[in-house]
Amino acid sequence: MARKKIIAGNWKMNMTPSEAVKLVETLKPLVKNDEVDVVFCVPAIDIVPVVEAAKGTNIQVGAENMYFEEKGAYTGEISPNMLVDAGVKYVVLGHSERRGYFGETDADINKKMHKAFEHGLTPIMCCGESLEQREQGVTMDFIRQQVKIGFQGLTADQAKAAVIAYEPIWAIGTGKTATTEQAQEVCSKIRECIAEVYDDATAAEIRIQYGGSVNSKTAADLFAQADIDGGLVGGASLKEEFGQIVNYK
Ligand SMILES: O=C(CO)COP(=O)(O)O
Repeated sequence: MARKKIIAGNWKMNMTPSEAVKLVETLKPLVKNDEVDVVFCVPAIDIVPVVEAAKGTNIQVGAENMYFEEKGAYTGEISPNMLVDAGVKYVVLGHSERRGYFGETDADINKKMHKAFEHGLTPIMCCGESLEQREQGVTMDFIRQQVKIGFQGLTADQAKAAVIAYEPIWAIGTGKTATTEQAQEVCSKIRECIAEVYDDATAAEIRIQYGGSVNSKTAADLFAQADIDGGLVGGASLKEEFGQIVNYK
């Protein structure tokens, strides 16, 4: 069975609630494409207005992060059940910016993966190497570790439903997209890693995105690769260009 592509915008820390509603209104007619899953991952404060603005469209809403507890004295955090109650379907976990600036570890991300599934959210788990790691030739050692720890204890059925985003850190926000060959190579090895941890059937079902300076010019080639099932798009998801990316064919 062919995997359905999933094209998600990661707005990062952009868009006030009123700007967010305007952006959804602008993009609504442009991102129509029932052949792919279209997801807008938005700042927590934008979730409620974006869910409302996206009603009746094909746009699904995601969060950019969450905590691994349901409630309690965790000032400033957002819980999985809060996301679900607000209408969220997806949650980005372990983005390199969260790992790098906010000290998230593979173990934290693993706890969040479990919590996401417990609450019926689909995690989009990010992984990816730094330029230094690529130059040292340790890209796959590093990513395999991120994937293995991130997925520890998840069942094959959960793994099948998860999404992995391969985002080389050196390609994020730099305008330097990985070549289609580089992106395909790592995505295929991530799939092999899932096959080792689980089995071939799980590896064949899990969706793996590429992220890092994806734009309307690079999307078609990237998404045509055998192991690339869509993209996680930063900067270009804040513009009308996102419509062209969603309709990349
Ligand atoms: O980090 C990213 C998506 O999560 C990629 O960001 P850019 O598309 O802006 O490079």
